Amino acid sequence: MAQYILALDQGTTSSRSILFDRDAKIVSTAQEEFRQILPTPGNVEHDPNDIWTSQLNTVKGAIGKVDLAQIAAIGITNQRETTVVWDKRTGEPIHHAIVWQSRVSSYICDRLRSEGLEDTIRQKTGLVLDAYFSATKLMHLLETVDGAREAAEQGHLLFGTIDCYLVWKLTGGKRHVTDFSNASRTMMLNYETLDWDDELLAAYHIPRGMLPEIVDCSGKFAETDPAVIGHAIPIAGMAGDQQAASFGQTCFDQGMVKNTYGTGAFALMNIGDKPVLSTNNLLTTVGWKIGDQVSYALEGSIFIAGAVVQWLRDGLGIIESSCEVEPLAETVSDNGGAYFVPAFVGLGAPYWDPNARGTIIGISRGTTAGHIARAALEAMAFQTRDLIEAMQRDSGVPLQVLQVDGGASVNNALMQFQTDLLGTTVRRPKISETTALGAAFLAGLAVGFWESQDELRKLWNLDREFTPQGDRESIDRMYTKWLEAVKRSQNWEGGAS
Ligand SMILES: Nc1ncnc2c1ncn2[C@@H]1O[C@H](COP(=O)(O)OP(=O)(O)O)[C@@H](O)[C@H]1O
Ligand SMILES: O=P(O)(O)OC[C@H](O)CO
Repeated sequence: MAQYILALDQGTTSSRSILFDRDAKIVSTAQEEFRQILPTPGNVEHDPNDIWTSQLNTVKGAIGKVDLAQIAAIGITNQRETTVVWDKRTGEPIHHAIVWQSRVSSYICDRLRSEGLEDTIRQKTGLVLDAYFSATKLMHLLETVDGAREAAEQGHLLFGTIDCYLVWKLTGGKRHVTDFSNASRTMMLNYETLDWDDELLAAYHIPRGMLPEIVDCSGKFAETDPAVIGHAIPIAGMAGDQQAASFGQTCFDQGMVKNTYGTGAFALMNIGDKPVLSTNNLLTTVGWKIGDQVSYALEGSIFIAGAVVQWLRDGLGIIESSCEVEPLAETVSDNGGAYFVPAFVGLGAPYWDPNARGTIIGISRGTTAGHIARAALEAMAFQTRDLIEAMQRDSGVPLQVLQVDGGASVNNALMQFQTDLLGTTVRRPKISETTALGAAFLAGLAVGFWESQDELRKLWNLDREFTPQGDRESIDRMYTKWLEAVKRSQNWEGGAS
């Protein structure tokens, strides 16, 4: 009997592959960073060949000397919304991938807004009209790449998010599929019918033939081409990284909430099998679909979270590696009145302001690098409180526990500040790679490696629980200051010059 599940986690800044055993323990792991291409301010691209090469290298690295016949299935999870278009005759991308963070298609959002489509989009897709989602990125490629529209209309071009592109590559071009969770981030999926929406496609001028078949998040929907990785292995799990993290955190019950602190931060609340629209600027999204079971989520998306620490390192140069941010922030006992709104690419939920820009406010002569580092870390927690408050207003129920994961969740000071700020228990699992674990769980369930969601619950182990301390009044005063700082960051690009 095969002993392992292989999870492929294609993230914004790096590709990872992780081999899990039946106890959900990590047997081996490999990671490779790849190039971030920044052609113009606010535009972010990846070379699909870099994505594929780095992912394939990590697959080889994680497998090492393991017999491929010992891998029961592969699960894929990925940075979502990032858009690739390729020519199915050659397999060659027609352009770099337009990354989820990119604002390059904002002008198309303005156009759709002026055509009166904003409400229709919200009602049909559960999303807000924003350049974050795939549809306007795809429209931008069709409108700006030479010959793309004609080729698309002649049926030569394929669209895919990164999950879809990886399956295409892994199957040697035999399967063009995406899963429901990734599809729900394109602004083309109708979240009630769970099909591509023809009315929206017509409004966007996107030929339906370019779009992939949509498959369940757990099921044997493809098989690797032996010529690609040396063996035919079922690809049986697939979900966008935030939905996969939610699954890996075993947020199977309505009301459970996780927050992942990676490049961005993404809080998802399981809202069960009935989709509801947020009245507080959150997104309604498919969590996962497995057979007849559809689980929806309310999501708050923060565009810049851990990336602010990368900026302290690469942009400002006040730290040399990410982990140095914690001791630097601890050189001071508080933020000294400094607030840092990292709206480098505008603000996501709940503000949705593409024209906001990064703002550090409250600086005095006494402000040090320590205060800036502290304010940068606090920004992740403040932004999370913005989301949790919106979720609580939507659900009418106070949050009891926040389950956390992602690269920045290793930061104990940040997690303590988070729990103090929310007044809510914060729980961090032993396996911080919950995204990859979620993809592994989805694949493992499909092939009988694991039997049920109940069995998976037992594999979740607590690393550390943080409980609220400190004085609520002073912490709420800080939050009020944060909200004021956010206001100052808003509408900068579109504002007076
Ligand atoms: N000790 C730390 N404190 C705060 N942030 C950190 C720390 N270590 C790593 N990070 C941040 O975590 C992020 C990486 O997390 P990860 O989950 O790997 O992201 P992604 O999947 O988006 O590539 C980076 O943005 C990095 O700056
Ligand atoms: O690659 P990550 O972990 O930053 O996740 C990116 C999100 O999927 C974007 O929606």
